[in-house]
Amino acid sequence: MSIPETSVSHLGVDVSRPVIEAVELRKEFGDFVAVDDISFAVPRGEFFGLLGPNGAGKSTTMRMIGAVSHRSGGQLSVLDRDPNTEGPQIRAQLGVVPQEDNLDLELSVTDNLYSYGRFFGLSRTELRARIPELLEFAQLPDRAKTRVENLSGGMRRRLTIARSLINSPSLLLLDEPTTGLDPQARHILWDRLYRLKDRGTTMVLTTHFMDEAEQLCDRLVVVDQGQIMAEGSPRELIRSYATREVLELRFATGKQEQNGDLVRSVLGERNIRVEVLPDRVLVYADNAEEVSAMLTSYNVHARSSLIRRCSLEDVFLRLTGRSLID
Ligand SMILES: Nc1ncnc2c1ncn2[C@@H]1O[C@H](COP(=O)(O)OP(=O)(O)OP(=O)(O)O)[C@@H](O)[C@H]1O
Repeated sequence: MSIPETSVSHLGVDVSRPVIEAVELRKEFGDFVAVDDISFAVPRGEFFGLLGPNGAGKSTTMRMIGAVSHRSGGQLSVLDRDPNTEGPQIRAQLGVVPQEDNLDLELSVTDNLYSYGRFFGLSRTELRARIPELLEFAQLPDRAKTRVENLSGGMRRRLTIARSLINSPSLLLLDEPTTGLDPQARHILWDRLYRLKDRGTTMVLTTHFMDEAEQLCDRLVVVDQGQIMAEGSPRELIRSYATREVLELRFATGKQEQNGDLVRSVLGERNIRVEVLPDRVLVYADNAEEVSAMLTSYNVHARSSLIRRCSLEDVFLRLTGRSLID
């Protein structure tokens, strides 16, 4: 006789249930619809992304998940609870990394962690054990006594993330965590997020950086104007909405449109997609080298050209006709 698989953990939590489930989730501000009936589910342990340009409705969705803003319509379940009626219970189990750091600048690194922990009801003894771990995680042990106002932007972000972990949250919400950081600080932060992922932390990230979404997210939704345009893993999305490669051609300033038409006339019959942007022309093909040679044989010469692998930026362009960062 086989033993039936159980989905109930030793804590009595049904681990097969999604951590977040949104069905036709909606948010209106007066007549304006910021989130327009979106549906998605986030299983336990997933790193889930909301990718979209400014104003797409990402933060508004996060605020509803974080139980700080009531939905106007649809259904939303977070950690098996309803954020509209069980906000305090949900917030007690959440870690939140807001878009803007809201650390206490005048307090030291340790005191920021300490006061936040006390706010969550942790005892002094618990905090004495927990804070060194969090300092280690944030790579800030040697800054423990430094006032936050003297930390760099990257250090502050790492502290904000460490602080969000003080209550050992079941779900971590990260709203544009790397905006404003330099590339090196971003990579350090990504490394910290990979570590959390390895530990099985369920995370939701909003970002308008496609490379960030591509690097970090197991699965994501592309959002634009309050709606979901596509859903899948970064690889699935690229496979569905883009080609393997893209040929980027830069013509003389102000001549992209004219040359784009020329490129289209050469490639039109071959069912090859051509996008004309203000500063370059993009040609989508599985073998970009071959297309490049063909254009040369038709006397189409760009000032510069490069071949690169398709990214989520190309997916977004295909879905909306616009660049992700306008
Ligand atoms: N409290 C509010 N009152 C009125 N309109 C709002 C409010 N909050 C957000 N909006 C509008 O809702 C839309 C979605 O905003 P939201 O902040 O969710 O976008 P976002 O995708 O997070 O963009 P960003 O990357 O700029 O944060 C925007 O047009 C914004 O102006």
